[in-house]
Amino acid sequence: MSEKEEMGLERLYRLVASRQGADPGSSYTASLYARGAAKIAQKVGEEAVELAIAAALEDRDDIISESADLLYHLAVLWADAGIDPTEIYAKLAQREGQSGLAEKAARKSGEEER
Ligand SMILES: N=c1c2ncn([C@@H]3O[C@H](COP(=O)(O)OP(=O)(O)OP(=O)(O)O)[C@@H](O)[C@H]3O)c2ncn1[C@@H]1O[C@H](COP(=O)(O)O)[C@@H](O)[C@H]1O
Repeated sequence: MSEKEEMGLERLYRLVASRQGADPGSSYTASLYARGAAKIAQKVGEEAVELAIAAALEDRDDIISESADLLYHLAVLWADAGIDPTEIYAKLAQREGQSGLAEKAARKSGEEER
């Protein structure tokens, strides 16, 4: 891939999904699938915490690096769970136009009614 080409989330997802069934000895991604859903979930949690620490420390380079790690492991988690990114995009599109504050207020009033 040339430096000018983009490595977007969609492309990353296709790449990691293509590693399903690959040899765990020759692909780190395949080794994650082989270790199972709980291990993949653990990695996502670890990377999220590392990103949160980088953000709290306001370390710009680390924020970028940890974000890349998190997106990679998130893409692996989606592929392992049989979820296509278009399903996430559909969820985001569904939420488009609704303010987060309005959604929170609707959720809270629903909780109070229960
Ligand atoms: N984007 C990534 C990517 N980001 C991070 N990593 C790996 O994720 C691992 C995370 O680091 P850690 O220190 O947490 O890993 P670790 O110490 O080995 O810990 P454990 O896995 O044992 O828990 C490192 O080994 C990184 O190399 C990635 N591995 C692969 N990719 C992409 O996936 C593609 C396919 O990779 P392979 O499956 O290895 O061919 C690559 O070409 C990349 O585009």
